[in-house]
Amino acid sequence: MTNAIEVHELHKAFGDVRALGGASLTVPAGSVYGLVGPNGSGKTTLLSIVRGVVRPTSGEALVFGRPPLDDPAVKGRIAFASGNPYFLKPESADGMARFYRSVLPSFDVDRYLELAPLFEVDRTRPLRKLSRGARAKAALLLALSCTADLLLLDEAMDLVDPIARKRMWSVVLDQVSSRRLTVVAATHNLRELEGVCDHLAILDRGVVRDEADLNEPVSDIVKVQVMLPEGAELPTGLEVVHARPEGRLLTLLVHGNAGGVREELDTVHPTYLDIVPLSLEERFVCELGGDDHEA
Ligand SMILES: Nc1ncnc2c1ncn2[C@@H]1O[C@H](COP(=O)(O)OP(=O)(O)OP(=O)(O)O)[C@@H](O)[C@H]1O
Repeated sequence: MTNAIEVHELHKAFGDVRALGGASLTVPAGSVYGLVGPNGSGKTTLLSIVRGVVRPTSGEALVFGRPPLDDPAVKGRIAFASGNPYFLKPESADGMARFYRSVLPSFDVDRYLELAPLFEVDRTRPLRKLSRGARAKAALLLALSCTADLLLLDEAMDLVDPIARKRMWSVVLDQVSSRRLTVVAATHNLRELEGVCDHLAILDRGVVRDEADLNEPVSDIVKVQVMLPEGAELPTGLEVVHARPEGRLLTLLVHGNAGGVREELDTVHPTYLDIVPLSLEERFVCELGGDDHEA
Protein backbone atom coordinates (compact mmCIF):
# COMPACT_ATOMS: atom_id res chain seq x y z
CA MET A 1 0.00 0.00 0.00
CA THR A 2 1.36 3.47 -0.86
CA ASN A 3 1.43 6.13 1.79
CA ALA A 4 -0.48 9.40 1.58
CA ILE A 5 1.57 10.99 4.38
CA GLU A 6 4.96 10.21 5.85
CA VAL A 7 6.11 12.36 8.72
CA HIS A 8 9.60 11.86 10.13
CA GLU A 9 10.88 13.37 13.36
CA LEU A 10 8.99 16.62 12.98
CA HIS A 11 9.98 19.43 15.33
CA LYS A 12 8.29 22.81 15.51
CA ALA A 13 8.99 25.57 18.00
CA PHE A 14 7.15 28.89 18.20
CA GLY A 15 9.71 30.98 20.09
CA ASP A 16 10.31 29.04 23.27
CA VAL A 17 7.06 27.02 22.92
CA ARG A 18 7.67 23.49 21.67
CA ALA A 19 4.61 22.51 19.60
CA LEU A 20 6.14 19.34 18.10
CA GLY A 21 9.05 17.44 19.60
CA GLY A 22 9.92 14.75 17.03
CA ALA A 23 6.53 13.54 15.75
CA SER A 24 6.56 10.66 13.26
CA LEU A 25 3.62 8.94 11.60
CA THR A 26 2.57 7.16 8.43
CA VAL A 27 -0.87 7.47 6.85
CA PRO A 28 -1.62 4.77 4.24
CA ALA A 29 -3.44 6.01 1.11
CA GLY A 30 -7.18 5.36 1.28
CA SER A 31 -7.25 5.13 5.07
CA VAL A 32 -9.23 7.09 7.64
CA TYR A 33 -6.63 8.04 10.19
CA GLY A 34 -7.63 9.38 13.61
CA LEU A 35 -5.16 11.68 15.36
CA VAL A 36 -6.19 12.04 18.97
CA GLY A 37 -4.56 14.29 21.53
CA PRO A 38 -5.44 16.74 24.29
CA ASN A 39 -5.57 20.52 23.80
CA GLY A 40 -2.15 21.89 22.93
CA SER A 41 -0.64 18.51 21.98
CA GLY A 42 0.29 19.79 18.50
CA LYS A 43 -2.49 18.46 16.26
CA THR A 44 -3.14 21.75 14.42
CA THR A 45 0.59 22.39 14.05
CA LEU A 46 1.16 18.93 12.59
CA LEU A 47 -1.75 19.33 10.13
CA SER A 48 -0.51 22.82 9.18
CA ILE A 49 2.90 21.40 8.28
CA VAL A 50 1.25 18.58 6.29
CA ARG A 51 -0.86 21.21 4.46
CA GLY A 52 2.33 23.06 3.63
CA VAL A 53 1.36 26.31 5.36
CA VAL A 54 3.82 26.09 8.27
CA ARG A 55 7.54 25.35 7.93
CA PRO A 56 8.88 22.81 10.44
CA THR A 57 11.89 23.71 12.58
CA SER A 58 13.37 20.34 11.57
CA GLY A 59 12.23 16.97 10.27
CA GLU A 60 10.26 16.12 7.17
CA ALA A 61 6.65 15.79 6.05
CA LEU A 62 5.93 14.11 2.71
CA VAL A 63 2.50 14.12 1.08
CA PHE A 64 2.21 11.57 -1.71
CA GLY A 65 5.98 11.36 -1.61
CA ARG A 66 6.68 15.11 -1.91
CA PRO A 67 7.21 17.94 0.60
CA PRO A 68 4.05 20.10 0.46
CA LEU A 69 5.74 23.39 1.38
CA ASP A 70 6.06 25.65 -1.69
CA ASP A 71 4.60 22.92 -3.94
CA PRO A 72 1.26 24.02 -5.45
CA ALA A 73 0.77 20.65 -7.18
CA VAL A 74 0.85 18.79 -3.86
CA LYS A 75 -1.21 21.45 -2.09
CA GLY A 76 -3.81 21.10 -4.85
CA ARG A 77 -4.33 17.49 -3.78
CA ILE A 78 -5.17 18.50 -0.19
CA ALA A 79 -8.51 19.74 1.16
CA PHE A 80 -8.85 21.06 4.69
CA ALA A 81 -11.74 21.75 7.05
CA SER A 82 -11.55 23.04 10.59
CA GLY A 83 -14.07 23.49 13.38
CA ASN A 84 -13.00 27.12 13.47
CA PRO A 85 -12.95 27.92 9.74
CA TYR A 86 -11.77 31.07 8.05
CA PHE A 87 -14.05 32.54 5.38
CA LEU A 88 -13.78 35.73 3.35
CA LYS A 89 -15.69 38.22 5.47
CA PRO A 90 -18.99 39.03 3.75
CA GLU A 91 -19.38 35.73 1.95
CA SER A 92 -22.10 33.09 2.04
CA ALA A 93 -21.41 29.42 1.30
CA ASP A 94 -22.39 30.07 -2.34
CA GLY A 95 -20.04 33.08 -2.41
CA MET A 96 -17.18 30.95 -1.06
CA ALA A 97 -18.00 28.27 -3.63
CA ARG A 98 -17.73 30.89 -6.40
CA PHE A 99 -14.43 32.07 -4.92
CA TYR A 100 -12.97 28.54 -4.69
CA ARG A 101 -14.13 27.77 -8.24
CA SER A 102 -12.15 30.79 -9.46
CA VAL A 103 -8.91 29.84 -7.65
CA LEU A 104 -8.98 26.05 -7.25
CA PRO A 105 -9.06 23.87 -10.37
CA SER A 106 -10.11 20.94 -8.14
CA PHE A 107 -13.31 22.66 -6.93
CA ASP A 108 -16.31 20.79 -8.37
CA VAL A 109 -19.45 22.99 -8.47
CA ASP A 110 -21.71 20.07 -9.40
CA ARG A 111 -20.54 18.14 -6.37
CA TYR A 112 -21.09 21.24 -4.19
CA LEU A 113 -24.70 21.55 -5.41
CA GLU A 114 -25.27 17.82 -4.99
CA LEU A 115 -23.88 17.68 -1.43
CA ALA A 116 -25.30 20.98 -0.14
CA PRO A 117 -28.80 19.62 0.75
CA LEU A 118 -27.22 16.85 2.86
CA PHE A 119 -25.38 19.44 4.93
CA GLU A 120 -28.49 21.60 5.50
CA VAL A 121 -26.50 24.83 5.41
CA ASP A 122 -28.19 28.11 4.44
CA ARG A 123 -26.14 28.72 1.30
CA THR A 124 -27.09 32.36 0.84
CA ARG A 125 -26.69 33.93 4.31
CA PRO A 126 -23.28 35.42 5.18
CA LEU A 127 -21.33 32.65 6.91
CA ARG A 128 -20.32 34.93 9.79
CA LYS A 129 -24.04 35.17 10.75
CA LEU A 130 -24.46 31.38 11.00
CA SER A 131 -24.01 29.35 14.18
CA ARG A 132 -20.57 27.83 14.84
CA GLY A 133 -21.90 24.36 14.03
CA ALA A 134 -23.39 25.59 10.73
CA ARG A 135 -20.09 27.29 9.85
CA ALA A 136 -18.25 24.02 10.54
CA LYS A 137 -20.72 22.18 8.28
CA ALA A 138 -20.19 24.76 5.52
CA ALA A 139 -16.41 24.35 5.82
CA LEU A 140 -16.71 20.60 5.40
CA LEU A 141 -19.16 20.95 2.50
CA LEU A 142 -16.72 23.25 0.70
CA ALA A 143 -13.76 20.95 1.44
CA LEU A 144 -15.62 17.87 0.17
CA SER A 145 -16.53 19.74 -3.01
CA CYS A 146 -12.85 19.75 -3.98
CA THR A 147 -11.66 16.68 -5.83
CA ALA A 148 -8.74 16.36 -3.45
CA ASP A 149 -6.93 13.12 -2.66
CA LEU A 150 -6.29 13.98 0.98
CA LEU A 151 -8.83 15.50 3.37
CA LEU A 152 -7.50 16.96 6.62
CA LEU A 153 -10.09 17.53 9.34
CA ASP A 154 -9.03 19.62 12.34
CA GLU A 155 -11.75 19.15 14.98
CA ALA A 156 -14.02 19.74 11.99
CA MET A 157 -17.08 18.00 13.37
CA ASP A 158 -16.69 18.57 17.09
CA LEU A 159 -19.36 21.32 17.13
CA VAL A 160 -21.75 19.54 14.78
CA ASP A 161 -24.78 17.80 16.32
CA PRO A 162 -24.63 13.99 16.40
CA ILE A 163 -27.27 13.38 13.70
CA ALA A 164 -25.67 15.78 11.22
CA ARG A 165 -22.23 14.44 12.13
CA LYS A 166 -23.29 10.90 11.28
CA ARG A 167 -24.64 12.10 7.91
CA MET A 168 -21.45 14.05 7.20
CA TRP A 169 -19.22 11.11 8.08
CA SER A 170 -21.22 8.94 5.71
CA VAL A 171 -20.53 11.46 2.89
CA VAL A 172 -16.82 11.40 3.78
CA LEU A 173 -16.71 7.59 3.94
CA ASP A 174 -18.54 7.36 0.60
CA GLN A 175 -15.70 9.33 -0.97
CA VAL A 176 -13.14 7.12 0.79
CA SER A 177 -14.64 4.02 -0.79
CA SER A 178 -15.68 5.47 -4.17
CA ARG A 179 -12.51 7.38 -5.04
CA ARG A 180 -9.98 6.30 -2.41
CA LEU A 181 -9.90 9.60 -0.56
CA THR A 182 -7.47 9.58 2.39
CA VAL A 183 -8.74 11.27 5.56
CA VAL A 184 -6.87 12.46 8.63
CA ALA A 185 -9.22 13.53 11.42
CA ALA A 186 -7.67 15.30 14.41
CA THR A 187 -9.69 15.63 17.59
CA HIS A 188 -9.27 15.75 21.36
CA ASN A 189 -12.32 13.55 21.76
CA LEU A 190 -11.80 9.90 20.94
CA ARG A 191 -15.57 9.32 20.81
CA GLU A 192 -15.77 11.50 17.67
CA LEU A 193 -13.92 8.75 15.82
CA GLU A 194 -15.82 5.67 16.99
CA GLY A 195 -16.83 3.57 14.02
CA VAL A 196 -15.13 5.72 11.38
CA CYS A 197 -11.36 5.39 11.50
CA ASP A 198 -9.24 2.40 10.56
CA HIS A 199 -5.97 3.80 11.94
CA LEU A 200 -5.44 5.63 15.20
CA ALA A 201 -2.52 7.59 16.67
CA ILE A 202 -2.13 9.37 19.96
CA LEU A 203 -0.32 12.70 19.95
CA ASP A 204 1.05 13.58 23.37
CA ARG A 205 3.00 16.81 23.99
CA GLY A 206 4.18 17.01 20.40
CA VAL A 207 5.14 13.35 20.00
CA VAL A 208 3.15 10.53 18.42
CA ARG A 209 2.99 8.05 21.25
CA ASP A 210 1.82 5.12 19.15
CA GLU A 211 -0.04 4.19 15.98
CA ALA A 212 -2.52 1.32 15.66
CA ASP A 213 -3.96 -0.34 12.57
CA LEU A 214 -7.53 -1.04 13.67
CA ASN A 215 -7.98 -3.60 10.87
CA GLU A 216 -5.60 -5.83 12.79
CA PRO A 217 -7.16 -7.72 15.69
CA VAL A 218 -5.83 -6.70 19.09
CA SER A 219 -3.33 -9.29 20.12
CA ASP A 220 -3.74 -10.84 23.52
CA ILE A 221 -6.97 -9.07 24.59
CA VAL A 222 -10.45 -10.53 24.21
CA LYS A 223 -13.73 -8.79 24.98
CA VAL A 224 -16.35 -11.14 26.26
CA GLN A 225 -19.94 -10.75 27.44
CA VAL A 226 -20.95 -13.43 29.87
CA MET A 227 -23.84 -14.31 32.20
CA LEU A 228 -23.04 -16.79 34.95
CA PRO A 229 -25.47 -19.16 36.67
CA GLU A 230 -26.78 -17.99 40.07
CA GLY A 231 -23.96 -18.17 42.65
CA ALA A 232 -21.19 -19.00 40.16
CA GLU A 233 -17.88 -17.11 40.19
CA LEU A 234 -15.48 -16.29 37.37
CA PRO A 235 -12.75 -18.95 36.98
CA THR A 236 -9.69 -17.99 39.00
CA GLY A 237 -7.38 -18.60 36.02
CA LEU A 238 -9.02 -15.82 34.00
CA GLU A 239 -6.78 -12.73 33.67
CA VAL A 240 -9.38 -9.95 33.75
CA VAL A 241 -8.08 -6.51 32.69
CA HIS A 242 -11.40 -4.71 33.07
CA ALA A 243 -14.89 -5.80 34.20
CA ARG A 244 -18.19 -3.94 33.78
CA PRO A 245 -21.34 -5.46 35.28
CA GLU A 246 -24.77 -4.49 33.91
CA GLY A 247 -27.33 -6.42 35.91
CA ARG A 248 -26.26 -10.05 35.54
CA LEU A 249 -24.42 -9.42 32.27
CA LEU A 250 -20.66 -9.02 32.72
CA THR A 251 -18.57 -7.36 30.02
CA LEU A 252 -14.93 -8.36 30.46
CA LEU A 253 -11.64 -7.48 28.83
CA VAL A 254 -9.46 -10.53 29.35
CA HIS A 255 -5.86 -11.40 28.52
CA GLY A 256 -5.54 -14.37 26.15
CA ASN A 257 -6.98 -15.65 22.90
CA ALA A 258 -10.66 -16.18 22.09
CA GLY A 259 -10.47 -20.01 22.17
CA GLY A 260 -8.64 -20.17 25.50
CA VAL A 261 -10.90 -17.60 27.16
CA ARG A 262 -14.04 -19.40 25.94
CA GLU A 263 -12.69 -22.74 27.20
CA GLU A 264 -11.88 -21.27 30.61
CA LEU A 265 -15.34 -19.68 30.97
CA ASP A 266 -17.10 -22.87 29.81
CA THR A 267 -15.85 -24.56 33.00
CA VAL A 268 -18.39 -22.51 35.02
CA HIS A 269 -21.26 -23.26 32.55
CA PRO A 270 -22.31 -19.70 31.62
CA THR A 271 -25.96 -19.17 30.64
CA TYR A 272 -24.74 -16.67 27.99
CA LEU A 273 -21.31 -16.20 26.42
CA ASP A 274 -20.28 -14.10 23.44
CA ILE A 275 -16.94 -12.81 22.15
CA VAL A 276 -17.46 -9.27 20.80
CA PRO A 277 -15.21 -6.65 19.12
CA LEU A 278 -13.47 -4.04 21.24
CA SER A 279 -14.70 -0.43 21.01
CA LEU A 280 -12.28 2.30 19.93
CA GLU A 281 -11.93 3.46 23.53
CA GLU A 282 -11.09 -0.05 24.70
CA ARG A 283 -8.45 -0.38 21.99
CA PHE A 284 -7.08 3.00 23.01
CA VAL A 285 -6.69 1.85 26.61
CA CYS A 286 -5.40 -1.68 25.86
CA GLU A 287 -3.28 -1.13 22.78
CA LEU A 288 -2.05 2.44 22.86
CA GLY A 289 -1.59 2.62 26.61
CA GLY A 290 -4.21 5.35 27.07
CA ASP A 291 -4.61 6.29 30.73
CA ASP A 292 -8.33 6.76 30.71
CA HIS A 293 -11.38 6.22 28.56
CA GLU A 294 -10.91 9.65 27.03
CA ALA A 295 -7.89 11.27 25.42
N1 LIG B 1 1.42 30.49 16.02
C1 LIG B 1 1.76 30.09 17.25
N2 LIG B 1 2.51 30.87 18.04
C2 LIG B 1 2.89 30.48 19.28
N3 LIG B 1 2.54 29.29 19.82
C3 LIG B 1 1.79 28.47 19.08
C4 LIG B 1 1.35 28.83 17.76
N4 LIG B 1 0.61 27.79 17.27
C5 LIG B 1 0.59 26.86 18.24
N5 LIG B 1 1.29 27.27 19.32
C6 LIG B 1 1.50 26.49 20.55
O1 LIG B 1 1.91 25.18 20.18
C7 LIG B 1 1.30 24.21 21.02
C8 LIG B 1 0.52 23.23 20.17
O2 LIG B 1 -0.61 23.93 19.62
P1 LIG B 1 -1.62 23.25 18.59
O3 LIG B 1 -2.62 24.30 18.24
O4 LIG B 1 -0.85 22.63 17.50
O5 LIG B 1 -2.27 22.10 19.50
P2 LIG B 1 -3.65 21.32 19.31
O6 LIG B 1 -3.37 19.93 19.71
O7 LIG B 1 -4.17 21.54 17.94
O8 LIG B 1 -4.57 22.04 20.38
P3 LIG B 1 -6.20 22.19 20.40
O9 LIG B 1 -6.78 20.80 20.60
O10 LIG B 1 -6.42 23.06 21.61
O11 LIG B 1 -6.63 22.84 19.12
C9 LIG B 1 0.46 24.98 22.02
O12 LIG B 1 1.23 25.16 23.20
C10 LIG B 1 0.22 26.31 21.34
O13 LIG B 1 0.05 27.33 22.28
